[in-house]
Amino acid sequence: MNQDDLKALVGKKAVDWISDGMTIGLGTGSTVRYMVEALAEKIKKEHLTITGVVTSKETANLATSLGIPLKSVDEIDYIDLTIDGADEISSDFQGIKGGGAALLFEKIVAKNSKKNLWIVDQSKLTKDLGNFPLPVEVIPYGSEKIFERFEAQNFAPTFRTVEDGTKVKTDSENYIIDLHLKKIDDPFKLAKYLKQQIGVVEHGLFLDTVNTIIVGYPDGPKIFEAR
Ligand SMILES: O=C[C@H](O)[C@H](O)[C@H](O)COP(=O)(O)O
Repeated sequence: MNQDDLKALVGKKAVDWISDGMTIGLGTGSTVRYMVEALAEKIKKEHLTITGVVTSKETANLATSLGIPLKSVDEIDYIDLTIDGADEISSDFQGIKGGGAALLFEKIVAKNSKKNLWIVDQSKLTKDLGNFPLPVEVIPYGSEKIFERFEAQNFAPTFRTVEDGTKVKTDSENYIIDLHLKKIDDPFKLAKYLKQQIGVVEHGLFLDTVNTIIVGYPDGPKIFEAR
């Protein structure tokens, strides 16, 4: 089984958590894609009434193309369950997200959800966070100044760019600065520092957020309850 097979495995498994009448937060990324496709099939097969709340334009386009009814987070009281991917999950169930630049809407949706379920292949599990570059979403105005501040902190920042060197723009028209930290000793301290920087919109540390994790292994999916 390759990594993509493992993503498909957990994506399909995740829809077992969805039942009739639920409002579901739909995350972003290559693993979530499998879940959204499986959800569309389940809705048709079991004649379910489901409302989706998306976390990116990418997922909105996919869900719409598959006929899943959508509402904005502002139109609903709460989200029953959000299913999302992750870039890194530490042994104490903290996470890094935003590899697909969707961290801001993902965090808003996660914070308005009663329960958060993450679906990952086994490669995403790690002892400590930080090997995966930590994404920080910043407004374009003043972003060079924030970049310099991150350099001075030895955060090894890089602006995320596309192939031609243009800076990536998020769905909210912001930039992403990736911090190449290797190991984050105190994620809570770092999260606090980042939130205090003027011009930082959000960062990819998702702390004390996830409740349940489905991990794809070659011998099948395994479920971990975080809290
Ligand atoms: O911004 C993107 C999200 O945080 C994704 O959920 C995360 O990057 C994992 O994506 P994938 O399932 O494609 O590895």
